[in-house]
Amino acid sequence: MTTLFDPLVAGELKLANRIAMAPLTRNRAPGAVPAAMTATYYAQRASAGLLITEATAISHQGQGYSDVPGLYAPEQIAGWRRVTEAVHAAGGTIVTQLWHVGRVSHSALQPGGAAPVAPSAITAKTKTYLVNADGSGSFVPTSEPRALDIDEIPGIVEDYRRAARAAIEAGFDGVEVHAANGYLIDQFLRSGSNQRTDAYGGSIANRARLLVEVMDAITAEIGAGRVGIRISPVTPANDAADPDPQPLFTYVVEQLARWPLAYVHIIEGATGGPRDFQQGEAPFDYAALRAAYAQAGGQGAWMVNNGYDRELAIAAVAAGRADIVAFGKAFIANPDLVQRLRENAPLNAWDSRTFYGGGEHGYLDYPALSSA
Ligand SMILES: C=C(C(=O)O)c1ccccc1
Repeated sequence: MTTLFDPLVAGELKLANRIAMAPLTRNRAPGAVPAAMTATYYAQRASAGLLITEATAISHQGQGYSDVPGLYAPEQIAGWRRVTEAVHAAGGTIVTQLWHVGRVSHSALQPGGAAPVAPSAITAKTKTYLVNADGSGSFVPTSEPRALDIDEIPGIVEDYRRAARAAIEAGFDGVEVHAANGYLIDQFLRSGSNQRTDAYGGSIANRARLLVEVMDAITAEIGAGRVGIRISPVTPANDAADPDPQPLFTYVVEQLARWPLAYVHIIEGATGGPRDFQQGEAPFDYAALRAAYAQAGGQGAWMVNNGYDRELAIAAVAAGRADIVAFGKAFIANPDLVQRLRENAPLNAWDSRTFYGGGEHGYLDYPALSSA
């Protein structure tokens, strides 16, 4: 019987175990450049089967929060190379999450103070994080976006391709496409944020068009075996909404089966919230989603996330419901989470006050078992 602690080859990615570190925004990248301490942060956690970095902007336009990193300038590639070298020296495997926030942004963060872009000019009922002139951070309402002109979309697809190439140049083992949590690709998927009447709106196929074009470009650029994708069928995060997610995401995974991807990463329920959260009339059927992916020829590993503890994770892999389980907040507080799960050792509690922004406290100073 397969266990959570068994190795796995997912596409071109070699995982020492089936425990992933979920992408976690930490707002510690001034000027959108990974800080030197970030190399230590990820290297401390390199015993994970797979490290997925915090969400990383593919362009200036794709930035939505203060002090989040990018992957579209030479100094950013150099900053990330420090991270990948440290993680590989510690024996880890690491991919970066490629992110365009779409409407979840603020004009203060946009090139020339412009409006954020989105499929439609519908303001998200959500907030973003800005660092003020005095260095203090605060969550503020997102700005009203402008609808993308159809002629702008190829340029955004090119930004994804270019960022994927930059990820390989920076030494990453691969990339995860961020198609979850109400950001740009998810905004196109969901009818609550996409009311376009052109080839990128209306039908499910049209709303998934950007996702397909991005996956086509990135897999062609770096090879499908180095590409994962994250989706969140029912999350309400960042005002994401669609009244009928089952057929929508069934279509999405059927399209994802076109490429021999490394993995498909599913947020079950509301991100950081209840696992049984639903949108629409019926509970979402995750087993049916995975069956549809397999039925369509999908070969990627199936990664699950949201609210998993040791018992749930061990059971999910043993029962064949998941190939990999991603842990978020537990990895913030436990750099040696894999050892703790393996030994059923107590876990450090996390301090949410240091999740976003700040320095080494709450970032590098959580104790490992060996130092306790
Ligand atoms: C990238 C994020 C996501 O996927 O939800 C994020 C951004 C800001 C704070 C928390 C999480």
